[in-house]
Amino acid sequence: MTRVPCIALIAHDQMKDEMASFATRHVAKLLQWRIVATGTTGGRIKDACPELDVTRLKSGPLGGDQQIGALISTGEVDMLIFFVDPLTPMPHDVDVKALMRLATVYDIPMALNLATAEIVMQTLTA
Ligand SMILES: O=C(CO)COP(=O)(O)O
Repeated sequence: MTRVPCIALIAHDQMKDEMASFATRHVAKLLQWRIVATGTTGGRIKDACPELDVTRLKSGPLGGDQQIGALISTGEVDMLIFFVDPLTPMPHDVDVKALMRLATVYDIPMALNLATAEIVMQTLTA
């Protein structure tokens, strides 16, 4: 049985509308993926696209970024799209940095803004 690839979707609060419309625009391609998301982001994606299979982890400030980092380290997450808010201080900034570090260590595609995420989606054939 072939493994369904897994994409992690995360958005900081100011970027959640952008993530919801991104998911809506790309729903046909995202249907081919298993999706993991931090808690609140996952809820927004599910509201926008109920047909998507979204596993919601903890909210970012409560450990969700760390959970996704762990899934990257065990090879369960293949790609990360994370709409970061560069203008707001975050109490869990160290978790965010640790997640980006692990995505770099394990060399998975990582898009941190909309422009890059759109290019990444264009490369997906399904
Ligand atoms: O804070 C986050 C990522 O660092 C996102 O968490 P939520 O999706 O729970 O808001």
